[in-house]
Amino acid sequence: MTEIRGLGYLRIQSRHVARWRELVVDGLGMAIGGGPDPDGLYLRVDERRARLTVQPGESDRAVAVGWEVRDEFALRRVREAVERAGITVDELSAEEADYREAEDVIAFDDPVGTRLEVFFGPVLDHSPLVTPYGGRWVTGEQGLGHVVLPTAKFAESYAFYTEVLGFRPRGALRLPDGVSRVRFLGVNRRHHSLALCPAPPTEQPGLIHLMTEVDTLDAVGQALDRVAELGFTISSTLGRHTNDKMVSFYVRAPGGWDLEFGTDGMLVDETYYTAEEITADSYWGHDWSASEPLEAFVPKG
Ligand SMILES: Cc1ccc(O)c(O)c1CC[C@@H]1C(=O)CC[C@]2(C)C(=O)CC[C@@H]12
Ligand SMILES: [Fe+2]
Repeated sequence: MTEIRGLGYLRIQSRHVARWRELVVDGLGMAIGGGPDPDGLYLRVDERRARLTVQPGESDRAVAVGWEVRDEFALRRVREAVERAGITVDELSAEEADYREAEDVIAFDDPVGTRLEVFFGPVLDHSPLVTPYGGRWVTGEQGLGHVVLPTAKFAESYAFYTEVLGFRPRGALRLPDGVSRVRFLGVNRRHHSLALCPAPPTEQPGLIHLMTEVDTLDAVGQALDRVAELGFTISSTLGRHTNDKMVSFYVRAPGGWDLEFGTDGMLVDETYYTAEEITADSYWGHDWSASEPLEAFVPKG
């Protein structure tokens, strides 16, 4: 049983904060939220102060993936499990937790050095959520969405997320080499909150994509029109995935990773679920042929 209830937040840094704002506010239609750094970009899609934070930095990379647990007791059990696995856990100070808009936060590195934060008690913003184009995100018990992380140590990463953090397998997709697999992992009724993708060792950006979900196909289509009009590269055309049934497109973000934007994702019922292997990523669409490879697949050096 996992203690983790969902993807809580993602914090990144970028050399191109202004362009990020065009992508996520003017393009995808997220609302500007609040936060401590006047130069930071805080994106709100629900009652949380900031689900996505973009802080200015010298390079483009993931700073932390935030995973939410129910309460302080669950947080303690996660800390003990991670420590038992021989991994150093940092207990963040009250100031550091305030900065993250949570009551208490612990932090540690996953096997490839991706910084994970586990928190409880997110601080809410009860002011009306006014998104620029009226988009409504699907979050709540399903969390913010999902992240796909690259890993050059697939077996270690998979063992860590499943056996230490308790993510549950939600199926796989074999890659063209016929041997390695993308593995999907869930913690709630969202089909996957995390996917692990075999990739060469790279330090940055440490992300393949972040998926967020809205409640209508029209909101997806209108966002697709707007990001194209704003000059962003559509990494993958609209399509419907075979596993989570999501209709989505992918847009290239500054820093060389993608934002997936979708709707109509299925809900998993754990009572009956079994992990399956899909043999196509999509029923239709999702043509990646017009885009450059992601930075995560370009070996460093
Ligand atoms: C197949 C699939 C199902 C559900 C998703 O949310 C989802 O993002 C995907 C696509 C993941 C996709 C993949 O599995 C093969 C390697 C791909 C094409 C990439 O290079 C980025 C997205 C990756
Ligand atoms: Fe995805």
